[in-house]
Amino acid sequence: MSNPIVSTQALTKVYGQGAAAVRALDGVNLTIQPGEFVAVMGPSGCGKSTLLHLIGGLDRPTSGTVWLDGQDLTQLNDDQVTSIRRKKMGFIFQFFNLIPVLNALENAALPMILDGMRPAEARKRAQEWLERVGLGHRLTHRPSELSGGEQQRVAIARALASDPALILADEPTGNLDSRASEEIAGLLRQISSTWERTILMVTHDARIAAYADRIVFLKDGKVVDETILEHRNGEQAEMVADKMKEIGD
Ligand SMILES: Nc1ncnc2c1ncn2[C@@H]1O[C@H](COP(=O)(O)OP(=O)(O)OP(=O)(O)O)[C@@H](O)[C@H]1O
Repeated sequence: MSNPIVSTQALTKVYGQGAAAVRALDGVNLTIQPGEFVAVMGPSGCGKSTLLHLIGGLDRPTSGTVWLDGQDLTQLNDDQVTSIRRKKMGFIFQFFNLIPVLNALENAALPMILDGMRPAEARKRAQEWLERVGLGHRLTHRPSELSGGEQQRVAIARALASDPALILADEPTGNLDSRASEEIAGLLRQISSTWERTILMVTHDARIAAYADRIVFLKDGKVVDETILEHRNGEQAEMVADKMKEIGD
């Protein structure tokens, strides 16, 4: 087996101190192989966002380690972590985070330009990914001229265009209606299957998690269950929802 893209060991995060301390993550071991699409599910407050933030280098653990593409993030200083985040990770958020005055192409190209890439090269890569996500006919539209699902596709193209080792998606369908949500989940499935990108997605929606290769269930900061899906096209949503009920929300 090849080297994992992500590997956490005994990852623990405690917020606050003394009587007010909250153990948001409690000894999480998680390994993600190249090309895997992993969903993290669990009840509100179980530590999903905390896990994503620690793996994404947006916050630091209280103890334990995070390896990202062969590097231990916990051994690096803040500038080094920022540099790894820029070069190796692509983020997709619930609220798209697009810049209103820029069009789709400019939005998707911007992070690469800010990172020092020649604008012509950045635009070329951005356009290629916008075409792959089905927005080749919307390159010059601004966010306000796009539907929610289309805006999220721009954000996905922006996350992928720099060719990161890992895509981190935090409730990527949380602000979309159910049809657009399934389309975005199907697109992430395609990005994993066709273009072999590695995706870690947090969601509370069983229908969306059912597009992943594997679902990791968190409760009270611990991994309590794991499911490998046979059908990765949403068909097993009911089974995933039943499992969530068993775990309790
Ligand atoms: N900055 C913080 N300071 C103190 N406590 C925090 C902080 N961030 C999160 N927590 C607590 O840590 C626990 C885990 O929070 P986290 O946001 O990771 O959960 P979650 O599973 O993503 O929840 P949700 O599904 O509601 O977004 C919760 O009890 C939360 O209140």
